[in-house]
Amino acid sequence: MKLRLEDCHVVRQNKTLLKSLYLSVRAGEVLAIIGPNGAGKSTLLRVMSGSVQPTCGTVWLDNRNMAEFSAIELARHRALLAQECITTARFSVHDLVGMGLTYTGKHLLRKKQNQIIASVLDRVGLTGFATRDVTTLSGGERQRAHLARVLAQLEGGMESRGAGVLLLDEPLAAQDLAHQKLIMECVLAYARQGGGIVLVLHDLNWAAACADNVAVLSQGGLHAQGKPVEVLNTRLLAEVFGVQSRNYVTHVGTGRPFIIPHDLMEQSSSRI
Ligand SMILES: Nc1ncnc2c1ncn2[C@@H]1O[C@H](COP(=O)(O)OP(=O)(O)OP(=O)(O)O)[C@@H](O)[C@H]1O
Repeated sequence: MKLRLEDCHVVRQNKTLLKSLYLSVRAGEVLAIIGPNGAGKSTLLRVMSGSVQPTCGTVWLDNRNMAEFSAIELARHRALLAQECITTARFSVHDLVGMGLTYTGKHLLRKKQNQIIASVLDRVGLTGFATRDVTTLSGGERQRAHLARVLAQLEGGMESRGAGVLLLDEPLAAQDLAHQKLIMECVLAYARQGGGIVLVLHDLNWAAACADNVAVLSQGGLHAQGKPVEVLNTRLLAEVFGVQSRNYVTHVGTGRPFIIPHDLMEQSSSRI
């Protein structure tokens, strides 16, 4: 599995949202996309998913132009979790997750469907939620129910073609620490199965801790890309996020950077 963007541009209403992007993710790789609000991260994720066509340029999936994939082929190869999943219809959690399986157009036996649904609910920490009405879930629970739907979709596709591409837009935003960890474990497990992972993350420390590669977007362009230790440094925080601070990036024993606002902590300590 290899997903590759070649010179992709997106223009909407005379505004350039993405410019000249070259980027790739391969089987087993976790790619984190970071950058300021409005940098184009969600737009990029949608382009990588094939749900938005670039104005010019090509997205290649396994050396095939993604624009040529039918909706069902796309559903079998990749799954996208949007930033906000609004659910107004009163589905049960079981039925919502089951929708992921129907997208792939595969006819699985009911027993197999139920096994997959139970397995993905367990993976996202929603064991025991199958009969709950989705509209009654908390924000974090609802987001995880949609993540389970997306995982079920890929699981359905895996029956015939192996692991695909998992694209998640801010999957940790609504989650407490334990569920952030659970989701990242889930993501890393899928990468170990040979899936390609693309995550839009605002928390730079999760990107630093778990990504193999980080792509930094700024004003629609690729500012930098590389391993977390190569990319996440004080200069980047200043140039891309406008955060001027000498000592924000430290290195922990694993060789991965860690970002901590020392100056704010010092200010807070001095108030006590
Ligand atoms: N259809 C559109 N027409 C015009 N501008 C758009 C359109 N879609 C998105 N934009 C703009 O493009 C920019 C990039 O949007 P995008 O949602 O990709 O940013 P983002 O990096 O994901 O931001 P955030 O971190 O706030 O979620 C934003 O300034 C947004 O307002």
